[in-house]
Amino acid sequence: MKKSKTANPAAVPADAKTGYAAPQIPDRTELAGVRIAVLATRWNVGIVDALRAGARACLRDWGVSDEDVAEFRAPGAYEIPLAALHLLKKGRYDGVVALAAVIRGETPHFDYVAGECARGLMQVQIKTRKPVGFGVLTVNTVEQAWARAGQGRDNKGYEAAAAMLEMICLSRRLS
Ligand SMILES: Nc1c(NC[C@H](O)[C@H](O)[C@H](O)CO)[nH]c(=O)[nH]c1=O
Ligand SMILES: CC(=O)[C@@H](O)COP(=O)(O)O
Repeated sequence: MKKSKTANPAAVPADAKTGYAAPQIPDRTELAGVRIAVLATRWNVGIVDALRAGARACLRDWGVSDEDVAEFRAPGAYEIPLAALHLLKKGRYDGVVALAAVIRGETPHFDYVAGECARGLMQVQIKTRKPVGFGVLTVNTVEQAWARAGQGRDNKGYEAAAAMLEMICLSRRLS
């Protein structure tokens, strides 16, 4: 049977609910020397720190040594794009994992904060050509947030870090 040309086929069956098939973790040489910034915020900080734990677990699973990971804080999700741009623009880091928890309140403020955070991070990626893992929860309730910040690979911080690392491997393969 002809070998598939699609590189890095899904390593695990797709998640029944999301259809997400986590990538195969590459061998350690693919990420040799990579330097990662983990950027977290101060709103809903207990949830954000659970996302941070998930992101760090993913970086370890993919073989990124702790000495190649730096942690930073921004006030809130609205400030993350500018912070990510500062981290990436001088080439000090190969990628950023952006972590926040935006929880809807009584007013339309949620829409502006969440929307501009997402839009701003996409602009940072395109401008810098460096990946930013989108570990920003945009939820209606605290319960929804905790359901996405638990142990294991369902943690959105873990997922964001994995996506960012996969993009580093892909861009290295394509350059
Ligand atoms: N309500 C949430 C915010 N709001 C704060 C903004 O992100 C920003 O820091 C403020 O408007 C000052 O510029 N941020 C979150 O990350 N999560 C929230 O639920
Ligand atoms: C996402 C927010 O900014 C939100 O938590 C603010 O709450 P409110 O809309 O009640 O002011």
